[in-house]
Amino acid sequence: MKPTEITKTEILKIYKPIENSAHKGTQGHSVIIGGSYGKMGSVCLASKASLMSGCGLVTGYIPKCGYNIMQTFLPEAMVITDINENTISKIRLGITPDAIGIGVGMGQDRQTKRALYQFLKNSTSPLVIDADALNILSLNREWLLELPKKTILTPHLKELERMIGKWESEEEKFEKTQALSQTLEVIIVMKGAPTYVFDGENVYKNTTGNPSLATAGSGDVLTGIITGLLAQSYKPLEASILGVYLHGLTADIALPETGHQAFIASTIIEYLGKAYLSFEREIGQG
Ligand SMILES: NC(=O)C1=CN([C@@H]2O[C@H](COP(=O)(O)OP(=O)(O)OC[C@H]3O[C@@H](n4cnc5c(N)ncnc54)[C@H](O)[C@@H]3O)[C@@H](O)[C@H]2O)[C@@H](O)CC1
Ligand SMILES: Nc1ncnc2c1ncn2[C@@H]1O[C@H](COP(=O)(O)OP(=O)(O)O)[C@@H](O)[C@H]1O
Ligand SMILES: [Mg+2]
Repeated sequence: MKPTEITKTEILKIYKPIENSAHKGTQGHSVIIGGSYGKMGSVCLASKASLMSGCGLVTGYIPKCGYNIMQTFLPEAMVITDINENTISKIRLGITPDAIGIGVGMGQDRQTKRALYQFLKNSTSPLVIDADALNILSLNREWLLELPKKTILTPHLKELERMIGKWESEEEKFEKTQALSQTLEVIIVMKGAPTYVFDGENVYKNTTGNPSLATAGSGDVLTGIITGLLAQSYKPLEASILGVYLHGLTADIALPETGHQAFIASTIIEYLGKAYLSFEREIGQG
């Protein structure tokens, strides 16, 4: 299983420049579901990243305690609150968005677990599953069977271990991850240095990124970017590949300007524009 490298040439085949006739309704609506008391930052970061990936509309679904926080941090986003104060207890969206990212900062409360199960049974939108949603699925492995085909899972290595168990070698880690993506017919974004994308058939290795990304919320931002791309009608594999490439590219562009240490998750979002502009320059040079 030799990974295919995710290079700029491949990315430019996937990337779709914005059309002149675009309006917010054509640019996709993404929903980020997550957050809990003390972890609202994760949903704020993911939602802002989704907007700045180019998504036309973004809604956060969060517990009540996050309402003022999110509306203040990100006035461009809409907010729907759960009936519960500090954690999510029932997911009632009342809308059908183009993509949903679920799990960041969500916690593993008993009610939240039940809400996730009901949500997975009923949801029809393309999905990105991260963080606590992955951890809950690892504790209830039969729920994995509820995942719609082509759902994107974005575990870091600890979350991956919770899903597939410990591995003895790199080879075993890759085999088990490949097997899971094949059995469930899902895409697995195995986050790390570097990040690999599994689609059940092939494995893709990201070529961007550096240790600046080893900072809190960096994965939450990736979830927002991939969900945003999915909502903009990139196919799940394309959204995953383009998402990890863009995410890493922000760090590569920023590094000479910010240094490693002062680069934080918000910096990824800040540099998304420059990352996209680098694609436009390549296209311009034809
Ligand atoms: N500002 C916020 O609100 C933030 C909220 N967050 C949320 O906090 C919750 C907990 O997430 P965490 O990821 O911290 O907790 P986890 O317990 O899932 O992961 C932390 C553990 O995994 C290990 N780990 C992480 N990446 C690894 C790698 N590549 N290789 C080996 N070990 C690795 C760490 O060393 C640590 O032991 C999630 O819901 C997450 O979304 C975090 O994203 C941090 C920021
Ligand atoms: N040394 C590194 N080199 C490249 N990418 C890294 C490095 N460390 C972390 N990352 C990236 O940062 C992100 C971290 O995600 P995650 O652990 O979920 O963060 P959080 O949960 O805090 O948001 C992943 O996309 C991972 O690939
Ligand atoms: Mg994470």
